[in-house]
Amino acid sequence: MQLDGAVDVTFQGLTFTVQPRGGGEPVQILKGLSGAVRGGRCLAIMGASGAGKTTLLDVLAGHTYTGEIGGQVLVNGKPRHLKSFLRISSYVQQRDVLMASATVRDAITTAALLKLPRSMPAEEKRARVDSVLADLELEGCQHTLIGDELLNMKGISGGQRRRVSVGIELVKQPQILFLDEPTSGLDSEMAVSMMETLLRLARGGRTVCVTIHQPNSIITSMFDDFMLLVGGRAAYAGPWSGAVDHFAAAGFPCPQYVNPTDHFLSVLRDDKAAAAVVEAYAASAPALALCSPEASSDGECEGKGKPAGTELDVEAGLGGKEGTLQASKAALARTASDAAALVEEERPRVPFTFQTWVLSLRMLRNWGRNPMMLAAEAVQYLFLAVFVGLVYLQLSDSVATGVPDRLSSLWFMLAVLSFTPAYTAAVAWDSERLLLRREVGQGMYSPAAWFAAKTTTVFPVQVVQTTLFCVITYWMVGYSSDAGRFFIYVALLNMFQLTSETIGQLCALCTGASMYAVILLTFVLLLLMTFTGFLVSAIPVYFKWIKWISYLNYTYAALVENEFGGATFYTDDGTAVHGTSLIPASVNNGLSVLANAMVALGLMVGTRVLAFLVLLVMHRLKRI
Ligand SMILES: Nc1ncnc2c1ncn2[C@@H]1O[C@H](COP(=O)(O)OP(=O)(O)OP(=O)(O)O)[C@@H](O)[C@H]1O
Repeated sequence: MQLDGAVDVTFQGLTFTVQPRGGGEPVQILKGLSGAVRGGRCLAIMGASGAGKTTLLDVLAGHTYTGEIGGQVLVNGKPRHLKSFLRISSYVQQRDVLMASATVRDAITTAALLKLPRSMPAEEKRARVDSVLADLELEGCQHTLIGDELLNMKGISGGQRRRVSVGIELVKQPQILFLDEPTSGLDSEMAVSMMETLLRLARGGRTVCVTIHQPNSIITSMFDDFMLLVGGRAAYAGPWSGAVDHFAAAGFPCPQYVNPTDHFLSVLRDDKAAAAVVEAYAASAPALALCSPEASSDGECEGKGKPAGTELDVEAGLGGKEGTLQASKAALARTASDAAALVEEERPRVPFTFQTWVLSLRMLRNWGRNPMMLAAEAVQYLFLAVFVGLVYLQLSDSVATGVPDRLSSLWFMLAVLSFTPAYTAAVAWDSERLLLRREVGQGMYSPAAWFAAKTTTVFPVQVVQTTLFCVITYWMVGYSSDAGRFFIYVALLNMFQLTSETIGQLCALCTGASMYAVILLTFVLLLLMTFTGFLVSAIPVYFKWIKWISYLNYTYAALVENEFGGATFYTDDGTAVHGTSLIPASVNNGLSVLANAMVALGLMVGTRVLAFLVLLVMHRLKRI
């Protein structure tokens, strides 16, 4: 894929300050960094752990939300307009967050469908996917599942996963590509191959910026430009070829046969040496810098025949001093008009209905590819249904045992259908959240489309599972043999199960991690269950309000009324007693079956709407 109009991203006196969560003085993480990422070239940002690499990449990519940014980021010499910038750039995070049950081609096709304009012909989109697969050398494994070791699902290799993450970004043909540690976790061969891929992309006209951790010497020899950070300051920024000389000039020559980056990091480990290198860099930066575009085109620039035409223009600040950018006027003039075109460009997004459609199909395909997942849930419901059925098998119609056993069996059904779906939803959120965060962050779809797709695909499956549960339990327990009452039982338990699932999701959304969600969920469900009138007859006045907000209360009252309304019980001496008169006063909430069912329906819809609103709020707060 060849691109016209490479983009230069320059930054000047960049600072980034955060307020620690625990309080205390603000912490400055980036301390006046200046530099440039040039079109057609690859800038590697390196430094020890905690030096600020990811923070710098995030700030440059516009992915940072939680701190205060100082200084300037320019796109082709003009102030960055973040919204437009995000449309022409892509960010590949360090961790590959991919759908395990998708194939490589599926993953890239989904990205193409959601990132490319709806108006683009399908043929063109297919061609784009083919081109990305070819560019990233993924054709050979395009039909292989991505997989997930945690799910025991065999899939593609680590290097291929990294490439798929890049491919998902490449379908929209971004001019600028930011990658956080694209080689980490890869063996040396895969890491080299990944770097080759990135360089190829850069040579095709893209602007590529990567953070990198302890590269081997083959990888370092591939760097175009290099920025070395220590404690949020620049120890060096310029062409890779100048880095060794810079360290030598600062008094730290690289021993023969030692990988220069190992040497740099070992020097910077010493605070005094680090200060000397930073100071030497600040003092010599103008000298190290930087070839003008004219010099480059004359072949004077010490590069490797790269197409971009300019080297890094950098002058770093020291000790909080802001650096200044030595940008060439000619370069600025050359790029100003391109910049105007670029920053004003808005890529159209696909409509909401199409997003929902693509996501729904993906969710269904996910089940199709992973039938074990669906089967495991179905077996869970089947097992629980048979278990409850056996515990309360064919209840008698005796007042002494039939009545309390019916009451407890119905309560037991609710216990099963509250904890099971709620916990499943809470635990599933961990992996869903990461994918949602990445894809929504990349502008593939809105949280609303995801929610709509999930509701339309998950609800029918849950209805089938719960109905199966109902059929088995109803006939095993031997509830009233009346079709109308059976259907009311099925409807009530379905609404109940769906509400439970939503409550599980709500707890997950509010807490952000399944570990905390499960704790919160246990507390919430126990609280709601305690006050249905089954466990406690005389509810203390200060807990009475819980009964009125509890979906269990309404469903349980309706279930009991529905069952007892059609049953006749017999005392030991054979006297027949109509079931309605045997309903405990604590369970009878005074509402009819229909009224209770309507409230339960209202609560089901209400919790769903609440979950949607919480999702939107969490998305706004960047807490997904
Ligand atoms: N939001 C934040 N609040 C407080 N400290 C932060 C925050 N973000 C980053 N830091 C701190 O800033 C420093 C730089 O973090 P950063 O993640 O950029 O380092 P890094 O060079 O990418 O490290 P690594 O290679 O380990 O990923 C670290 O000391 C980190 O703890």
